[in-house]
Amino acid sequence: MRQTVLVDAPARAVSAALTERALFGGTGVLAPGDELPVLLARLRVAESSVDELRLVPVGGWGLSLSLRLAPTGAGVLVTCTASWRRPGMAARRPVLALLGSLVETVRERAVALAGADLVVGAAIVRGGALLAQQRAYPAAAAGRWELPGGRVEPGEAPVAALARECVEELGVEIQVGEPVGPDVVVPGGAVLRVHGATLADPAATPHPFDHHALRWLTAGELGTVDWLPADRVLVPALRRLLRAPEHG
Ligand SMILES: Nc1nc2c([nH]c(=O)n2[C@H]2C[C@H](O)[C@@H](COP(=O)(O)OP(=O)(O)OP(=O)(O)O)O2)c(=O)[nH]1
Repeated sequence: MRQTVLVDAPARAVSAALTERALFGGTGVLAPGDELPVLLARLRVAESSVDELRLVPVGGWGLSLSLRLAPTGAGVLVTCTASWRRPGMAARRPVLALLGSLVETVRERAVALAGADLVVGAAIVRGGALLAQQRAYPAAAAGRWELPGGRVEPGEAPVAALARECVEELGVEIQVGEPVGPDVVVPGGAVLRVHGATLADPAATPHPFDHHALRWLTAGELGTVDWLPADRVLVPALRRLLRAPEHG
């Protein structure tokens, strides 16, 4: 059983709306019917990527949902598919309504996120390790880890903002590459977009001018630090970046 909607927003904004479901757990959608909201609260995220979110059941109903997006010339097609194991589950109508509300919330969020402020982050890779920095403030985030970067100023190009932030925060010049992983919503409603990057001078030493500490993390160490929530969502994509052949 499936529902689709065509969303008039850039693919990365739709992807951010999809990822937001993963970030905040469950689906965040209240569907008509008594049982389904409860059921949904018990779904956990199996996999999240730029173009697909899969939710798998933990209860006995066996209901699984997947949200998938496909860019077309006229917008991004979002398809939500449901399947379930429990024989004779008499819930076709509520499930259909649920799928309808899911694709509709993704559409609404994608349109909103298309206009959100942008925070850029740098996934700086050297010798098979990623540079992470430990926040010093505010209290709620102090001690947690993030990527170098910051807010894009009005009128500033995102790549230029990232290069500026790395000079301010680390005292190094970087070369900015392609985006890594999906855009992720951060507290306050801005969207974090991470780009792969390298040090312009590989022998340069970054300094934590604005942070508690810096660490170069190998692929195996990526899961071991206390990342900010948005960055944790990106760990699988960062691990793939570190394991890509060109970064050996
Ligand atoms: N730079 C950066 N910010 C992140 C990451 N993950 C994450 O949730 N954020 C959040 C923290 C903040 O709410 C927002 C960006 O804040 P920021 O403090 O770095 O940006 P800024 O330099 O413009 O802000 P400020 O220090 O002037 O207050 O994005 C990340 O990996 N890097």
